[in-house]
Amino acid sequence: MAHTIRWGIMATGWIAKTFVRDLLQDPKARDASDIAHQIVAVASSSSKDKATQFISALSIPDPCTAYSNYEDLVADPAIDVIYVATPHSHHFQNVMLALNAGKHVLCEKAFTVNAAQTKILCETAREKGLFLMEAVWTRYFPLSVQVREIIQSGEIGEVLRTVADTSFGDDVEEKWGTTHRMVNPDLAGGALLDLGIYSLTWVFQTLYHTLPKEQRKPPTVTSQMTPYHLTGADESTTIILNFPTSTPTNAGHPARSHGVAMTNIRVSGDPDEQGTSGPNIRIQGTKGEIQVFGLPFRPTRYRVIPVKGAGPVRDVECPFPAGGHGMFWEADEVARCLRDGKVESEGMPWEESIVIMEVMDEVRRQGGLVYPAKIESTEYPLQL
Ligand SMILES: NC(=O)C1=CN([C@@H]2O[C@H](COP(=O)(O)OP(=O)(O)OC[C@H]3O[C@@H](n4cnc5c(N)ncnc54)[C@H](OP(=O)(O)O)[C@@H]3O)[C@@H](O)[C@H]2O)C=CC1
Ligand SMILES: O=C1OC[C@@H](O)[C@H](O)[C@H]1O
Repeated sequence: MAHTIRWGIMATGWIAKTFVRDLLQDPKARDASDIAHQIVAVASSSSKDKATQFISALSIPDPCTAYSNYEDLVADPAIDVIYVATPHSHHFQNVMLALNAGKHVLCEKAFTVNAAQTKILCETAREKGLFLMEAVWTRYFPLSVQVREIIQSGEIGEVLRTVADTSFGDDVEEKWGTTHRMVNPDLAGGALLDLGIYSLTWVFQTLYHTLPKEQRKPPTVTSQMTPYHLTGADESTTIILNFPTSTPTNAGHPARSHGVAMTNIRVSGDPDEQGTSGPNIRIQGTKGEIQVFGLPFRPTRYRVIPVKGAGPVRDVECPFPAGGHGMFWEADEVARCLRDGKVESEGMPWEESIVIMEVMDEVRRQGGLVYPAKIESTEYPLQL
C-alpha cells in the first residue's frame, strides 16, 4: 500500500508550476510504488484568483483548495507538508510561518539569505519535531546517487578535486533587467544564491557528503565576485574551497581536496548547448575521473574515465522518466522521510545546508555583497 502525502503549495510562480507538474506524474513511471502524492491546497499571496487559475491550468484533481494568503494555507488541517516556492528573501519568514503552524516543510534553494536564518529554521524544526529540507532536487537524481556511489566504491580513488560551473550566457540587461528575482537584491538575487549553489552542491556532494560523517569538515574559502552594474547583485562568482581531509596521500603529508565552484549569468558553460565545450563538472580522483554533462542542476549523462590501462571509459545516459523535469525524486524522498518519521533527509542534512550557507555568507563578505537589512534579519515575524 502506497504511503500518500498531502501537499500545500505556497506561491504560484515558475518553479511551483514545474514542481506540481512533476507531483502529478504517476510514480510508477519512475518505478516508485511505495509512495504517492496529493496536492490538496495552493496559495497565492497576490489573489485567490491566481491560486484558482493555477489549480485549473495544471488540472490538479479535486479536492484542492485555493487560498488568497499563506496564513490560511498553513492553517489547513488537510495538509501534511508545505512546499515553499517564493524568492530567497522570503524563505525564512515563510518557513517559520509553516513550522509554527505545525507543518512539515520542503523549501526551495537557496534555503535562506544567510546561515543564521537557516540555523533558526533547523532549530525550530528540531524543537517541534517537524520535517524540514532544502529543496536541492539535483541530489536526489539517480545520476547523483550513482556518482556518489562510484566515489564511495573507491573506483576513481581518492577524490582530490571537483570543478563545477553553473553558468548561463544571458544578455543580462535584456533578459533580467533590474527587478527580476535573478538580479534584484531586495529578493536576495544574484548568481551565487540562485545558480552558484548548484556548483557548490557538486563540490559538496563529491568532496564532503561522500566522506564518513566524522571526517566532514567545513572548507576554507577564497572567492571573487563581479557585481551586476545595474543592481549590485553578483553576476559572476568564482570560489575556491579547501577541504581538510584526514587521509594522508603521501606519508606525513595530510591530503587536501579542492573544489572550484563557478557561476556566471553573462558567459555560458555550454555556449552551443551541445556539450562541445566539455563537461560542466569534473570530479578528479587518484584513479580516474567522473565527468558530468548538462546543466549542473539537471544533468543528463556522466562519463567515468579510469586512469590509463585501468579499464574502458564508461558513458551512462540518465533519462528523465515520462518527460518529467526531475523534481519528483526529491518529493519522493520527502514522502519516505515522513512515512519513516524522520525530521531531516540523509541526502541534504541540516548540518550540510548550514555549512553551505556559511560558505555563501563568507563569499558575500569577501565580495562585498550585502542585502537589505530586512531580508538578512532573523527576527520573526517581520513584514517584508
Ligand atoms: N529547483 C529549481 O530548479 C528551481 C528553483 N527555483 C527557486 O524557487 C524559488 C522561486 O523561484 P521562481 O519560481 O523562479 O520565481 P517566480 O518569480 O516565478 O515566483 C515566485 C513566487 O513567489 C511569490 N512571491 C511572494 N512574495 C513575492 C515577492 N515579494 N516578489 C516576488 N514573488 C513573490 C509569488 O507567488 P504568489 O503571488 O502566488 O504568492 C511568485 O509567483 C527561488 O527560491 C528559486 O531559487 C527557481 C527556479 C528553478
Ligand atoms: O534553481 C534554478 O535552476 C534552474 C534555473 O533556471 C533557475 O534560475 C534556478 O533558480
